[in-house]
Amino acid sequence: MSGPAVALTVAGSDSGGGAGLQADLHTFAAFGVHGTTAVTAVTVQNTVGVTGVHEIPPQIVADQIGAVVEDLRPTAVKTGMLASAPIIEAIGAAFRQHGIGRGGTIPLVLDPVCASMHGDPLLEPDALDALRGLFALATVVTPNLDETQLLVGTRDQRDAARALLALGAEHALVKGGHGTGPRSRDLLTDGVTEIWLDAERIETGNTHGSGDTLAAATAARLAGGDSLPDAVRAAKRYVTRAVATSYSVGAGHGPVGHPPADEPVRASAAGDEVVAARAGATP
Ligand SMILES: Nc1ncnc2c1ncn2[C@@H]1O[C@H](COP(=O)(O)OP(=O)(O)O)[C@@H](O)[C@H]1O
Ligand SMILES: Cc1ncc(COP(=O)(O)O)c(N)n1
Repeated sequence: MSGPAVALTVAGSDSGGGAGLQADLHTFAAFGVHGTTAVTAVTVQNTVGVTGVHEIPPQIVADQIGAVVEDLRPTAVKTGMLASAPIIEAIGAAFRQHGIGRGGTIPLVLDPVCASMHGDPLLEPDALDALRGLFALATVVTPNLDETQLLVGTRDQRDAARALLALGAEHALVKGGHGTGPRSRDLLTDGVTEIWLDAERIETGNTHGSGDTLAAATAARLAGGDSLPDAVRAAKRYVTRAVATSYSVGAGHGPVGHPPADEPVRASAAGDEVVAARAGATP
């Protein structure tokens, strides 16, 4: 007996369907992974911008994480919009309790979302310290250059990676996606090895949800048992296809596409063990 690998996203809802947990669920599905959610906030959002945010009570966010982990046993977790310091603190406590992130058994992809691509805030200004505090749990933290500027005060990819690792992340993936050159170059490092992930820059304004898709694809591959570098390499190949298949909808920035993955996750060994244990069999 085996089922699909399970991944959990802890993220906000984008009513426009382009980013946030909607992009994460599309990505998990494209990889054949069963997606679960802990919703942190409901945004009032379309392709033009964000006009409202309703935060979910911190305890309800933590309870969603607990309910998912105890029953569905995700083998990777991804975070996106976390909204506020009290929500982040509740998430950190839940992660530690359930073995999510460094020191636990479930890898954590932490996308430190601070604003939407329209420049609308998705994190309260006084929550930056709380967000930095969560980095010590991250298997990988995946900021863009606007986020590195806010979080560690630099837009230099190498300097930013160094500062993120100093805050406790195991790996840093510093994205170069918002530059203007002909290539989209992201830096992945654990402080010892540097891997440059290089792809053609595709000329389009329809990149809504690209960052969520990269982080969710990484979590999907991790859920299937990939090493972190292999998961990130596969995710970068996938997000490049996602940008290539982006489309126009609405009056503003359209979303990236979510074509079926070339490198899907068929099932997870951990998932098999859980199913076997539930059935009373010896795994
Ligand atoms: N126009 C583009 N062409 C190709 N890849 C892109 C493009 N825009 C973004 N990417 C890639 O998509 C991923 C997400 O990057 P980015 O858009 O910077 O994230 P975020 O949504 O967090 O701002 C990165 O790997 C980046 O290099
Ligand atoms: C709920 C939510 N989460 C994340 C993003 C970031 O995505 P983008 O940078 O593409 O706007 C967003 N706009 N909304």
